[in-house]
Amino acid sequence: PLTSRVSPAAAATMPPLPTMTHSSSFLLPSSSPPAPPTGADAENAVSYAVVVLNQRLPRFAPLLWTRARLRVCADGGANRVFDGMPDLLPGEDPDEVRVRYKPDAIEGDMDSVRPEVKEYYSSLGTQIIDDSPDQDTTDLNKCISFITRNPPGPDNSNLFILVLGALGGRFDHEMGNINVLHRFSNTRIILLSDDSSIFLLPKTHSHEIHIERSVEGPHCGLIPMGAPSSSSTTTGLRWNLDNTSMNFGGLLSTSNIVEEEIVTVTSDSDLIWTISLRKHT
Ligand SMILES: Nc1ncnc2c1ncn2[C@@H]1O[C@H](COP(=O)(O)OP(=O)(O)OP(=O)(O)O)[C@@H](O)[C@H]1O
Ligand SMILES: Cc1ncc(C[n+]2csc(CCO)c2C)c(N)n1
Repeated sequence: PLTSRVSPAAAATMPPLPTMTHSSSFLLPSSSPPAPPTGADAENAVSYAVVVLNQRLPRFAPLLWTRARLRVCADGGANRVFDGMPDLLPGEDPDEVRVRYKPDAIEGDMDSVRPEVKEYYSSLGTQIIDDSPDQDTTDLNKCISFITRNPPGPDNSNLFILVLGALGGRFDHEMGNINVLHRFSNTRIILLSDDSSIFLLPKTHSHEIHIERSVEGPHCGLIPMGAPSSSSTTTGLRWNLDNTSMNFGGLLSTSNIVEEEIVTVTSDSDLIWTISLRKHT
């Protein structure tokens, strides 16, 4: 039998963890966006920043770009916006598309952005931040630091950073991108590709994941990337965990399936949550 590190008597006296809620409503098409907040809710309204990496733009890039209040390209990500946005918006004049989808900043070590792309956006007012002396952190890491230092709203609360093109490429880059979730575990960051969404569930909270069935699921996974978990508990999945331990070399919850509209997760370790994205959105 699996044992918990906290005895039932001790657990009974511990305060409950605060709940963190998660939703992929930002992926809903513009014909069914979430209702705009009013009154006190408006002050707590979420705001989005988008980071574009140096990978093919996901099909929903124009939608998320339009919803974001801050748009940052990681180095060669600027080439992807310059080349890829006109391709995702056929029938529109490519030059008009480029002006409309102008990044607020290009950040990185500047070894991948083409000079003419850098000059094009610079002349339109894009901030260019050349961090080439730092060869120890990735361009994505630099972008997240930049955004947390320059949040689009009054502070970082209610800020969600959507990272486009984070998966499905070179494995070292993918691992570096996932490491950023752990390095900035107090920042709400969502890694996205055409196929998957990934975010961190910090052990400091219990988690309520609201499933947007029209855009995501049913396949999902819960993975203790940073450290083994000796106790994780879930509801709403086909194969739930019940005070179960997970580690590499032992059990990981891959190829799981979402069964309910809300999935709940608590764990004694930070876990990576991943869910499949539906193709027709
Ligand atoms: N194939 C890929 N898969 C996943 N993420 C990627 C991939 N290529 C780039 N990225 C992401 O985009 C960011 C910017 O990419 P860019 O190619 O400009 O970086 P780089 O540091 O020059 O990469 P390299 O290691 O090839 O020198 C990277 O920090 C990484 O987060
Ligand atoms: C142990 C160690 N491994 C790899 C790198 C290389 N590296 C990591 S991030 C980065 C910047 C990429 O834009 C580079 C070159 C390092 N510095 N230290």
